[in-house]
Amino acid sequence: MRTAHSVDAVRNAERELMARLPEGALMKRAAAGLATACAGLLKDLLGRVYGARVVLLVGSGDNGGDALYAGARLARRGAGVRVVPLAPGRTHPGGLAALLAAGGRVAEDPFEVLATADLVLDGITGIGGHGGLRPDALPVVRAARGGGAMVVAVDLPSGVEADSGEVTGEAVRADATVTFGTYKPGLLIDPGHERAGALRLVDIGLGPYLPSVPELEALQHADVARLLPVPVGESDKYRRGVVGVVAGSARYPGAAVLAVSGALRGGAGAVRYVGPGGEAVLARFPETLVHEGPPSGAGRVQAWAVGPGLGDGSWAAAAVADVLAADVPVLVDADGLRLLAERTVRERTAPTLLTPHAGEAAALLGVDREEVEAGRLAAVRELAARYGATVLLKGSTTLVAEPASGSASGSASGSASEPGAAPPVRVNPTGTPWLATAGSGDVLSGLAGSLLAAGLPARDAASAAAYLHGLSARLASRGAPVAADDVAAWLPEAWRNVVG
Ligand SMILES: NC(=O)C1=CN([C@@H]2O[C@H](COP(=O)(O)OP(=O)(O)OC[C@H]3O[C@@H](n4cnc5c(N)ncnc54)[C@H](OP(=O)(O)O)[C@@H]3O)[C@@H](O)[C@H]2O)[C@@H](O)CC1
Ligand SMILES: Nc1ncnc2c1ncn2[C@@H]1O[C@H](COP(=O)(O)OP(=O)(O)O)[C@@H](O)[C@H]1O
Ligand SMILES: [K+]
Repeated sequence: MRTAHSVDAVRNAERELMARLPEGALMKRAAAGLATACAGLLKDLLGRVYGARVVLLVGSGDNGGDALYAGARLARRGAGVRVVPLAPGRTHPGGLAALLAAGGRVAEDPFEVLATADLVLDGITGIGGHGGLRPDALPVVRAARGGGAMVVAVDLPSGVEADSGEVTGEAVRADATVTFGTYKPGLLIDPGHERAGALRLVDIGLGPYLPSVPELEALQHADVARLLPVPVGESDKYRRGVVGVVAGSARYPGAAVLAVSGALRGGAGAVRYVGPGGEAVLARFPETLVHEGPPSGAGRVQAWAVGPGLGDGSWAAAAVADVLAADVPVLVDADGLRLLAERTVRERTAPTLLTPHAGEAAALLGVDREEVEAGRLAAVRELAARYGATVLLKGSTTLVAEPASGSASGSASGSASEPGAAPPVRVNPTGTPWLATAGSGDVLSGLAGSLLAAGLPARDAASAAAYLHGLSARLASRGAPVAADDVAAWLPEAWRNVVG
């Protein structure tokens, strides 16, 4: 599992560790790891470090210090290193002295050296930077990209807010980021994540001093494999879980088919469908148990997924209310989210999982969509807290947040957090922008509903579903467009890939 910690946590850990080390030791550790990573990249690029042209963009803080000490190491290995100080007079003095002593020089003409550089190190700002790139940095940052050099961000691409991934104005777009001690949330959440390129973590010994509960966690194959349900000898379809899907309408029967297609591949033993799309569902999936009355009359169901393509007619509103009255886990998506009352969700005793995209999240929070997209972490946390529900926020970065324990009964999901505190938000590492295709969210709802019915806690069902869904899209796509139906069809392959 990858974890990310907040700037405050990093600074506290740094303080404790520094008290036990000689002055400057931590920065030198960071710089040594950075130089090793850069040397590896130069060898891949040119076959050598000797003679490589390296340019350092250096701001006024310790981020620039890291770049300078790493530059000194590369200069000692024969690289031609030039520094572009963006805050002349405030450049890290020890780092600059080390670089000059190793044979590096201050660039006379930044644009000339950037035009021919092989590698540019972005040491403008790290965890201390705020408010995006300043105007004086913009021309050199643009020249760095324009010159065709590989751009490596030190700790964090400058211009990205470390705690949230927000970008105000412009930020460095890196090919790779070498980060120290722990990942920062801004490296894992868009738009910051997208600026960071390939991520590399350098261990500087902060681990024992970081809080055991991180801000964010990103599951990997082994973590997801442990969560997925496996039928045992004594299983029958009821023990494996029955998921109820309430989706589709006369206008959107396809949503019903897609939600059921996800549900059939999520590990539940049976899928019940309730709604006006029964005929379309049966034509495609004869194994579905179709019911025409209200959901509460459909028979045994261990979890519901309600909302995709439902429309907002009176049947839809009544079906959502009926499902929310059931004492089993309920996933609410799409149109279902427009028919929700905050109080109804808060008062539920069984878990509730809401799965909005940014537009739906914005409507639930009463803010603009842009605000949610710029600050996904704050938005998903706010929604979870307000509704007392688990929330999966879809989009370029999918996040899953749980409310603080005690704020929603029934939705706790075995976390290592302190009593009362919300567990770490989960960030989904799989997926592809090709997933932004009509109906793919319907597949996700059915899939996550199925995992809920199979007995996973809401947070685990949501994060395992997002993981499989994103992986399935990648496997189905391999660089080409995919349809929602392809995503569903590749789910068994994604499942095998995870558990295999
Ligand atoms: N903590 C650790 O464990 C370790 C930390 N290490 C390293 O230290 C880094 C943190 O260093 P830091 O605290 O000096 O802050 P940093 O990111 O260099 O930037 C702050 C400076 O930039 C300025 N500034 C602010 N905003 C700006 C903007 N938009 N555009 C331009 N300038 C802006 C601001 O000054 P201002 O101009 O606002 O007065 C201030 O001087 C960290 O990321 C890692 O690389 C490692 O060496 C070892 C372990
Ligand atoms: N830019 C993107 N990058 C990666 N995944 C995306 C992107 N945009 C959307 N997605 C994913 O695609 C799916 C779209 O779901 P949704 O918005 O509900 O669409 P629909 O209602 O058409 O099914 C979600 O899983 C979402 O996370
Ligand atoms: K940086």
